Amino acid sequence: MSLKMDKSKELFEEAKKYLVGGVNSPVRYFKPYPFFVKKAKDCYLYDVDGNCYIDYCLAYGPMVLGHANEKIVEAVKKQLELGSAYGCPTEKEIILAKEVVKRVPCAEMVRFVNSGTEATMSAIRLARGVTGRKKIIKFDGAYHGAHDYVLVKSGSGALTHGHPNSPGIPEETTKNTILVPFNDEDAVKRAINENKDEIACVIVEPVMGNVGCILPKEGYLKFLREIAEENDILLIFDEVITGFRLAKGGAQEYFDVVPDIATLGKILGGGFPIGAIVGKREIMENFSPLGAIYQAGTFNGNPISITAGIATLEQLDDKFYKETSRTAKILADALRELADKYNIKAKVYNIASMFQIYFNDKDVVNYEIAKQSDVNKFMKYFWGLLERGVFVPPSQFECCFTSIKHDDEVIDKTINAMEDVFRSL
Ligand SMILES: Cc1ncc(COP(=O)(O)O)c(CN[C@@H](CN)CCC(=O)O)c1O
Repeated sequence: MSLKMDKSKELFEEAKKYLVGGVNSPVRYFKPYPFFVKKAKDCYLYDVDGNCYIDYCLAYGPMVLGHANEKIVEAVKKQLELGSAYGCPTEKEIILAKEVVKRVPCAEMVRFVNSGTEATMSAIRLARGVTGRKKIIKFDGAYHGAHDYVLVKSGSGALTHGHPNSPGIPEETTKNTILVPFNDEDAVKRAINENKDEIACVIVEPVMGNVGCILPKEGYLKFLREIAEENDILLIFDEVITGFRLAKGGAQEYFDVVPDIATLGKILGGGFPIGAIVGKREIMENFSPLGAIYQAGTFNGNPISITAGIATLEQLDDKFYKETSRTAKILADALRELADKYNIKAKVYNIASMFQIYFNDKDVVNYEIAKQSDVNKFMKYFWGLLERGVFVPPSQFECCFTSIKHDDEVIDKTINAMEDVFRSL
């Protein structure tokens, strides 16, 4: 079976003349060429060759209400007629900030920015400024955006395309970034003891969504909370993926562990560019203009992203969480059953609306083990699904997501496609 992709191929050839790799983000690039999207609606993407795909990538996470959600479209259309960027504060920023504070346990104050990258970059600067310490601890394979502090052994596209340690970043910057394996308590204890009183923060994806889907071991996040507390180290939860996804209050609600600072993005913008740093008042008030730690941005808190964010959060009700978790679990269970039925070595992980399969026979608890997965088999699985009208992120080191629009009929179709693919793996 092969897909008709002539128009995408043509566009890709043209795109490569002007855009590096024909794309504007490396995760969208896959060989021989990606499909180009014409439009999207609910849980479907439609490409320029007329193919329709059930979408489990959801633009790498934001589109949990489905594409072109009516309420978001309506609200943004109205706002557009009132202007899109003022360079002045608006009431809507207060409204969304209050909604975030209401939901996110560590959030007493908010600073809106335009991406998860900006959020984690600013959060780390905040932690360094507040503590007067330089070093940070990050986990092997974690991806916190494309900035210098964290592009060290990072996941997502950096890992997929073979450059987890990006060139172009001075050693003077990365020498302050201490790497430890996820789910390993002794490694964190050693790192802290060897860098006594020099560590500003530990930054962690509570669920690692950039090396697939790696869950924290029982008690691990609580351990991080306690050891950070004991050593006057700030704990940062990077919830750009998990925020508003695992629960209304994200991972910190789901696991009942409250960090000092959290970073948010993706879902919060309802399909528009956004990021946020949230945390306790006495920490956040160190940001300019009250404090000396500079953080700024032309489109910070812009009326369009904020309007979309308000329209999004008000739709994330109990039914949303119940339904998106239910469908993701059905898919994860189906993948496990198919791996058994067709005798394929695989491990499947799922939490709330997140899931991923690893073609691996070991329990995937960290980056080292994730990297041992059969990525060629994964890409066979990817293409097999795509040819059957199902789009999962084109990398073993990304995560799949369900939206409220993935109903039982869509799930059944997906499972049929999965079974067809497993027959040929
Ligand atoms: C946990 C976490 N923290 C920070 C970021 C960076 O967010 P952005 O700058 O892409 O908005 C991300 C971004 N995720 C990737 C895909 N897993 C974005 C996709 C892309 O780079 O195009 C993230 O997952």
